[in-house]
Amino acid sequence: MTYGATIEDARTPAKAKAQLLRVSRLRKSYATPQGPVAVLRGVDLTLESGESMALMGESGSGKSTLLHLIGGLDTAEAGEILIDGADATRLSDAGRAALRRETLAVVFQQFNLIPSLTVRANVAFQARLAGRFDPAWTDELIRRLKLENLLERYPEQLSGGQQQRAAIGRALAVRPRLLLADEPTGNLDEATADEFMALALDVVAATGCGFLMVTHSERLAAKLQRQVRLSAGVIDRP
Ligand SMILES: Nc1ncnc2c1ncn2[C@@H]1O[C@H](COP(=O)(O)OP(=O)(O)OP(=O)(O)O)[C@@H](O)[C@H]1O
Repeated sequence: MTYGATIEDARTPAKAKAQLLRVSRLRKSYATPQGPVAVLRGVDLTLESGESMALMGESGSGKSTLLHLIGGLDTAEAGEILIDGADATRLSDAGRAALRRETLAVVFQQFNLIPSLTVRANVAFQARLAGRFDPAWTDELIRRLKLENLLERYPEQLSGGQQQRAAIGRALAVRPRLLLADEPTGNLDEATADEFMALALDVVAATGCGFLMVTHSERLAAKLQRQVRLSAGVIDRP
């Protein structure tokens, strides 16, 4: 696929599904004053290319912890995270950084926009770093996320919802192999949340990426192909 195409041009015939993500027996505890608390107690999860999945579960059940581990932002005590067949838990720091740059895009609850860059530069930032900046695609994202009139502003000049839209644009501009999102619509009104979901699912269909999204919303979860629930440190079997 060329990255010089808009999303409609980029739609490719359905490819055979390939396993993009396999999480096996993943364990993670946190130290607390009362001793270690096991949050993930042997999580198993698979996601194929072109597949979308909602990760649900009660507050404190470990959803963000799992996403952080998959995204290479924290390390597990035991278990495997295979991304495109490579074990992310055994990569060097440099290998993990390359994986984050070239394969993954992450939308977190905290937007992590770069304060010294305008919205325009923030949206393009990760795509430029990965050598995948595509002006036509970026323009389409800017239009669909209604960022046109905010492009020259800095993050501190934006509302929470506007920052969230810019962070979503930055993640999608990369056209990642694996899109991870932790409550990405938490600061958005219902119409904008729906627009994000439609956009993310368009990206999944057009590029065959995998999409794993943490949400508390049954309504949004129902828009994704699969729904799984984290409970007592493991994924409930559907
Ligand atoms: N750095 C940390 N140190 C100690 N405990 C932590 C740390 N981070 C998370 N926890 C604990 O681990 C558990 C899981 O947290 P996590 O943020 O993964 O849950 P969550 O399912 O994403 O919750 P929510 O839906 O409220 O965002 C919680 O009990 C939390 O208090």
